[in-house]
Amino acid sequence: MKNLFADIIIANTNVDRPFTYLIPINLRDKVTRGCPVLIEFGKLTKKGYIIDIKEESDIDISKLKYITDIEKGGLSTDENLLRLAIWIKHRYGVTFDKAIATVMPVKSGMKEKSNNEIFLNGEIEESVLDELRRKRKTAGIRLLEELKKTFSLPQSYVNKELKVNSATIKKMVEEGYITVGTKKVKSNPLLPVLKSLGVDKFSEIQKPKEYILNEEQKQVTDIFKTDFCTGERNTYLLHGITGSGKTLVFINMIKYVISNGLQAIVLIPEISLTYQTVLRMVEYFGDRVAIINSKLSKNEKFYQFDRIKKDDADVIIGPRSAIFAPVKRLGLIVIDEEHDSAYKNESVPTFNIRDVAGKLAKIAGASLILASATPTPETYNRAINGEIKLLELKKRAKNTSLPKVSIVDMRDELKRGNRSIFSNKLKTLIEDRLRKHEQVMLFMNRRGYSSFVSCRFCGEAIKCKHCDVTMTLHNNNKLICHYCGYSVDLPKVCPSCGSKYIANFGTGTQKLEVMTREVFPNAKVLRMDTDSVSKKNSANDMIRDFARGDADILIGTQMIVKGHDFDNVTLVGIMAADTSLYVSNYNSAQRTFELLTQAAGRAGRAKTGEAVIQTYKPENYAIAAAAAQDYKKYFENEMAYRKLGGYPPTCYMLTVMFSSIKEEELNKCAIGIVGILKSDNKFKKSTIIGPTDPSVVKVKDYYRKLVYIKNTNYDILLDIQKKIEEGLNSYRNVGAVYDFN
Ligand SMILES: Nc1ncnc2c1ncn2[C@@H]1O[C@H](COP(=O)(O)OP(=O)(O)OP(=O)(O)O)[C@@H](O)[C@H]1O
Ligand SMILES: [Zn+2]
Repeated sequence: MKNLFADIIIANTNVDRPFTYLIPINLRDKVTRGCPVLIEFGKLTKKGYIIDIKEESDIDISKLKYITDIEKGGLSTDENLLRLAIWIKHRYGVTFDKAIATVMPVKSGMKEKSNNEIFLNGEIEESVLDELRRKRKTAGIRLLEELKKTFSLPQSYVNKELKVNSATIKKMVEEGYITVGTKKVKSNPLLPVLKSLGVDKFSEIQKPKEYILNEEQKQVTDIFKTDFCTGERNTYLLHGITGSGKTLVFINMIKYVISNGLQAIVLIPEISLTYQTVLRMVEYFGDRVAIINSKLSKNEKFYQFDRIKKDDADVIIGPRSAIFAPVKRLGLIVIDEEHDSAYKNESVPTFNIRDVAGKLAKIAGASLILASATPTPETYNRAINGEIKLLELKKRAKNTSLPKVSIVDMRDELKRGNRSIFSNKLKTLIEDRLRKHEQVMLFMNRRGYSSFVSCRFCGEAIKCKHCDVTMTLHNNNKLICHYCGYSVDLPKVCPSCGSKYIANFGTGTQKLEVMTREVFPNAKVLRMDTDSVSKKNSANDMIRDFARGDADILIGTQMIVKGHDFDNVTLVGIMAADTSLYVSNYNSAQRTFELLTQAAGRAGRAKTGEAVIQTYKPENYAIAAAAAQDYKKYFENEMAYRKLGGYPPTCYMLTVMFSSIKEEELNKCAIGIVGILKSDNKFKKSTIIGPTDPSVVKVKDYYRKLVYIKNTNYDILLDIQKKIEEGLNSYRNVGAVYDFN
């Protein structure tokens, strides 16, 4: 019999390359690519992953060892994902283990606890429920009421979500209400997920309106289809103004891909904030949708992944990590709201999912669609250069035009004696909308009550004990650190000098809410920010309530600007447009343009609308371009700024954040390592900036230093990362986090 060889990547080592092993006869039928195996490596037994199986090898057979065994209970990685992991390892300079863990967000061993299902034993009369109510059997009632709607429910769901314990279930079985069985009658697999989005029954999901694509929409869809049917797989930027119907366009593209026997992954920034998009997917694709939701329990997540593995879904929708779903016939990846910062993975490896998705599309032979009204300059630049295909939608879908946007210079308001948070213009317009029973959204990019509290006597602001930032006042009279969550009661006297003249400055969403209620006492006001939506489902509850017209004014942080489609909103007020400009990051103008354009874009989607931008910096290019709703103008300015400063996309940039509890050692280390880099001839052509202080020096008791390294050659940055890692060996108390842009 001929020999069979396997190329294996060894986990838990620093060796990058694969090693060849012989496959023993007893394992021949069992091993596959991506399969975890045990091998002898040096004198140790190690775990590895098979990345290739072949019939020939150039290596002398006498030097090769046999694979010891297949690792029991290990989860094998899909071949595409394995290749993606290898790429992630190299691209972001992480260990292979880390890369594998990244592409396998659902671990083994989380099998659904026996697939027990609870069934209702026939109709439940109201009188039975009344009887239970009299006996105060609340858990039992909860269960029966749910079962009345769906007939059967997974036991895991009943235990976890309905909080009905096994003792109660046992009793109810004995009393003849329910039966526990296996999942013979399949309950709808999406129900638990939909419930978390506030939809109780599958029948509540409406059939989609059969829209006819308008001319523009048809044109771009046709370009995609033609490419796809001729076997061309591309990356596309779907750049459409707010409200141009991008969702409908990519739904049609997905339909086409499915009709070709393939599957699609749709990434959205955050499920609870984009539940309208999720529901639209379910409207169109029914139970062939799998939803990955970060709020799902591990079992529910495993269940969704299992469905995908069993080929029970054509469309997979979810946040970032849904890209790693075990899809077998991937034809299309869509990244909706491509610009959203939620696509950045902030922990190691710190990638943007856009880049990872781009690689996966190549590996799997799929197309990639990046959709946005405000694409990142990086992506738009690639479209301009012809690297990716540009598909444009320039008109709003419902025959309205973009909202009229006006800028109010708040310095002028002050000069005219208006000290209110509302400019005269905005106030008049809000009154007008309230009269007409139309809805208003007020966007403010800061939560809490006041941005900081300081002493009028000594001038000191109250700072967090653990972080080098001022604490934010919340309306429960607590000071909260937005970096670490540390909170204290508002002191009565200044902690620095003891004077009692402490006062709060600046405005957050909570104060805005109070003031809005004062100025418009008859309006129904709703506030949406991380403080008000901490409850499990309240974000989508609020969005739904507002869409139904339950409130006149919706106040909120960036949460309220994400792609929402409210027909009755005809006015958007942007309260302190400049807040995001003061963040010291080369992205701050981009972020500002994005937020303002997206916020303004919520107005007038179905009837004529208007937006007012209140600012102290009307001349800033991001603010001016957002007011003019002129992406190209913004892009030109942004690129000029990036070229001037030497920022991406004109080069690659590695940001290294050193951190340590010990300030002195941190300084010594950062200076020392920068010295090593600067004296190395190999890195001569790199721009090295720092070490400098980040805008917040201390977070959670850790001091931090930043070093920026720029180069037009990405590989050099990887070499530099290796060099830094070597250098760090001499400093026991310092760690580093790398961010490649
Ligand atoms: N061809 C069409 N005919 C009628 N209505 C349409 C059509 N296409 C889209 N719509 C409707 O237009 C509205 C806006 O669409 P959608 O939310 O997809 O816009 P968008 O491009 O994603 O905007 P944003 O970037 O602001 O999120 C939706 O209510 C949608 O149902
Ligand atoms: Zn803090």
